[in-house]
Amino acid sequence: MTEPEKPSTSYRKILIVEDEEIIRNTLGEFLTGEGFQVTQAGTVDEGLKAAKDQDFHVAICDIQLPDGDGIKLMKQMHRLNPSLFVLIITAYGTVESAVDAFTRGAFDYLTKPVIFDDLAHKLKRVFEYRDLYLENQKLRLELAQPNRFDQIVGSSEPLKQLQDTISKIAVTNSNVLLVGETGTGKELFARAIHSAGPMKEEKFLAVNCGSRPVEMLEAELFGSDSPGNTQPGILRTSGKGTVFLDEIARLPMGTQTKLLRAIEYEESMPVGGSEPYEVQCRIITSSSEDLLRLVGEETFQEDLFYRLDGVKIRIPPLRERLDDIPELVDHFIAKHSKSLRKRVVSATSETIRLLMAAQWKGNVRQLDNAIERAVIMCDGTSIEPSDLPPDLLGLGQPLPDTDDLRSALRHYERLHITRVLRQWPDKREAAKRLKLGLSSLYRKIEELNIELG
Ligand SMILES: Nc1ncnc2c1ncn2[C@@H]1O[C@H](COP(=O)(O)OP(=O)(O)OP(=O)(O)O)[C@@H](O)[C@H]1O
Repeated sequence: MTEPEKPSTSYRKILIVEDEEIIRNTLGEFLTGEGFQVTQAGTVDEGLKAAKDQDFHVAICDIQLPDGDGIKLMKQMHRLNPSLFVLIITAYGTVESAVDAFTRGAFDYLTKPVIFDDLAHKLKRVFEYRDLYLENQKLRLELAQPNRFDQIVGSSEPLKQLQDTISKIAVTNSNVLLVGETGTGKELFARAIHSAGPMKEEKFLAVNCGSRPVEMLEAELFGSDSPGNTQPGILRTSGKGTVFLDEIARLPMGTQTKLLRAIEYEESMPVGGSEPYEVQCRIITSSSEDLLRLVGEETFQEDLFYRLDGVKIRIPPLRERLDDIPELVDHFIAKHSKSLRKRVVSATSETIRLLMAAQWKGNVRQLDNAIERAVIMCDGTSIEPSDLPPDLLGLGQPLPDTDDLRSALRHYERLHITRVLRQWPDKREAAKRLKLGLSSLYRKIEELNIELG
């Protein structure tokens, strides 16, 4: 099979900020003629607004603008988009301002009157440099994260089984559906599948299906050849890599049909286009909702459901793998101590017990956030129960507010029974695990005022 084509200049977006209309229009016409997507602005304000609306690859910016100077604008634009390359236009002979522009982060400069040959030559250089720069960034990122499988922390039995399943499925390069509650690690596992698969050297691109209006989402996914919006689409740019479609249930029905087509026929069509292209990537989808229920409610396409459901992996919620908590806690303490520059190295056994009794509706992400907060609150080197978020257990204060042993025991009895009941809502099973008779369990629930559900 042939390599995916290099994107043409029409995917290269250039912003021109120049107050002299004649110069601006002439530059605009020249660059559009060269195949670039061009946006024009006449002032700092307009330039900034355009840079907020979309990510440009290059900005060509006059040094003197009616409402400010081009160098300041460049700095503001760099804050919005650090990989923007800026060419500053200076008046002929003003070497000082050109030097100033360089030292403040401009890639190059042009002098007025702008010579088209000079501009074309400098743009060629910018884009060559930019491609190298992005490639370099990508390599550095990969070096920093050698294998996503290493990032999965935990050694509970359910997690071990999950990792086993993932390694088996990863090598087949088949499409996969990951189901699991929010924060269970679906994206992490999607990356692990990619990293353990045969195309691990290729790109991994993630899209959240519910985060944009349908037109934008479809253009981003399938590409667009519409006037004013030309983009290749990630099903194409991913090449033979992996596309991760997060929260697939949020995909509008029409878009679901297009995706089904891309999966079934391994081809897709850009929005407003007439030339289909081959889809070569692996598609990993995720859902925190029950897709079968959505099929019943007619908000999810049945055909797509059966297509995706073929290779499905369930990521168990954290409450079904409590044994992972101590390792995850250590991992998150190390992570947050480092980024917050604190000396926290551990959590007391009391803290771990409390963490294992919590409900974790937000799963691993919630645990991550709770530990971050605890590291911030912690004065010593070991996290104490009082450093934990007070509402974590949903039971008011995590610690008894008395030294009286009997009340403390009652408090822990309540915590323990609540945790077991959360893990095993079936009371017979819970009673068996607690080594209590069923009627004793009912009595405890009443005496200790335990809320169920
Ligand atoms: N086993 C794990 N080991 C280490 N970190 C984990 C683990 N599981 C999840 N995480 C971390 O928890 C956070 C949430 O994970 P992720 O975003 O993959 O979850 P998700 O299921 O895709 O969430 P959502 O459904 O909300 O998109 C991330 O920071 C991730 O790195």
